[in-house]
Parts: sequence; structure tokens; C-alpha cells
Amino acid sequence: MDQMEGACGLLLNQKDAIALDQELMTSPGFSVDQLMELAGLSVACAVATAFPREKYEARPSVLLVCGPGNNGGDGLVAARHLYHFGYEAHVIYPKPNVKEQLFANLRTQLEQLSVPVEAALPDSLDRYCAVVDAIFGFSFSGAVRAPFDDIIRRLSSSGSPPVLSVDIPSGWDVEKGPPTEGPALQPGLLISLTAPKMCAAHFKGRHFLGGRFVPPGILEKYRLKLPEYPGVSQAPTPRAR
Ligand SMILES: NC(=O)C1=CN([C@@H]2O[C@H](COP(=O)(O)OP(=O)(O)OC[C@H]3O[C@@H](n4cnc5c(N)ncnc54)[C@H](O)[C@@H]3O)[C@@H](O)[C@H]2O)[C@@H](O)CC1
Ligand SMILES: [K+]
Repeated sequence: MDQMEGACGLLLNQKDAIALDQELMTSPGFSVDQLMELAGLSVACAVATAFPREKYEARPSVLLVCGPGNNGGDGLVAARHLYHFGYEAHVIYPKPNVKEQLFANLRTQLEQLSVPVEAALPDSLDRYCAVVDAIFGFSFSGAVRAPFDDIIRRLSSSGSPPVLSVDIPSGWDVEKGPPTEGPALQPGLLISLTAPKMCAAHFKGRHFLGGRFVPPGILEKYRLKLPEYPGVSQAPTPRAR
């Protein structure tokens, strides 16, 4: 597929998104833990920007739906930061990664904050000010398999609270965008991590950029023109520079 130009330079195709991720771990030598921590922090900052704590009388509740891969890991990290930002975080994690110590650690960190981590969506989503969709990221392909098909159907219904998708709206093709068959998630908010992927061209809501860790050499190589991050922001709105 042809590459496309966006506000941040070239929109990444799936192959380049995966290659860039690998390159961050080999060339500057970032560990997955480091990248995931900064990605999850930027997700929590986007939530706090879009749903400011002070707008709510009681502690606002955020539901974080986490998938089986690293996109889900970003959600687990975001839940911890949201707790520290004064939100009530509630995690749904139907297919936990039980092989890697990183994920066991993230779960222990949530347990120690008494952040609930459960397997199934609650019957009602009414109490949440927002849902974080951390189900699938740039490695998603094909048709959504159970149990995430039903979850995405619920989050796509009109009764769902506003959804903020992490990196890719779950169920969307990383390059072509929303699925042509079955329920299509239409998040009101999207945070692209590192840089927007091609599917972001189909997104019409409020857009954030996160993952403030890309060195200039990698920006040049992938022809990215990321905005100057203002001040200490971890989740600005992308604009061309
Ligand atoms: N450099 C970066 O850009 C960074 C990326 N991170 C995150 O890592 C994500 C990519 O993580 P991963 O490569 O682990 O992959 P994903 O989290 O995108 O998903 C992979 C998982 O989804 C499952 N899956 C794929 N297609 C499916 C389908 N049709 N139905 C059901 N299950 C399906 C796979 O079996 C696998 O378990 C990014 O999108 C981003 O959120 C961050 O953690 C760190 C920094
Ligand atoms: K997602």
C-alpha cells in the first residue's frame, strides 16, 4: 500500500510501525519496560487532559480494557498512573499474559493499589466517565476473535461512555482503517504512540500523540515530523511543524 502523509510526516504502515518499535530497542537500547512505561504515562495524561479530574465532584472512574499484547500492557501502566492522578481505575484483562515477568509486575503494582483487574466487562458501563481501549495495537490483523468480539461490540454501541483508543482503534486494520463488516469501534479520542499509523487518516475525533522518546536519527529515517512537545507535556495534539 502507498504511504500517506499526515500532520506528523509519513503515516506509518504496519511493517514500519513494527520495525520502528524494534529499532527503538536495538539502536538507543530502550527496554520494553521503559517504552511501555512512557507510553502508558502518555495515555493517562491524555485521559486527564480530556476528562479533567476537577470537573467531577467524586473521584471519576475510568474503565481500561486491556488486550493480550503490549497494547494491553500500555493500558495496565495507564491504570496505575490514573490511580496516582486521583482517578478510580478499573481494569478488564480477559487474556492476561502469564509468561512474561513484566506483565506479572504490572499486575502486582495494580494489586498493591487495590485497582481491580477482572476478566469480563461489567453489565453496566454507566459509572465510567471514559473507557480506555487498550485491546489491540499495531500487531492486530484479521477478524476479531472471542472474547474481544463481544467486548468491541459493547464498546461500539451508543450506550458506551466515550472511548479513548490507544495507538489503533481496536478492530481497525492498521493501514486501511475501520472494518467493512461487523461492529466498528468509533472512538471519540485516539492517542497515537511514537507516531500515527495509516489508519489514523480515517479517525475524525480528538487526537493526541504520545511516546516522547524518539531520537532525531529515527525521526529522519522514518521521515517523521513530530510536533515539538510543549513544556512537560506527554500527550500533545499533533500539528505539523
Ligand atoms: N514503539 C512503540 O511504538 C511502542 C509500542 N507499544 C505498544 O505495543 C503495541 C504493539 O504490541 P504487540 O506487538 O504486542 O501487539 P498488540 O498489542 O497489537 O496485539 C498482539 C496480540 O493481539 C492478538 N491478536 C492479533 N490479532 C488478533 C485478532 N484478530 N483477534 C484476536 N486477537 C488478536 C495476538 O495474538 C497478540 O496476543 C503498540 O500498538 C503500542 O500500543 C508500547 O508498549 C511501547 C512503545
Ligand atoms: K487499541
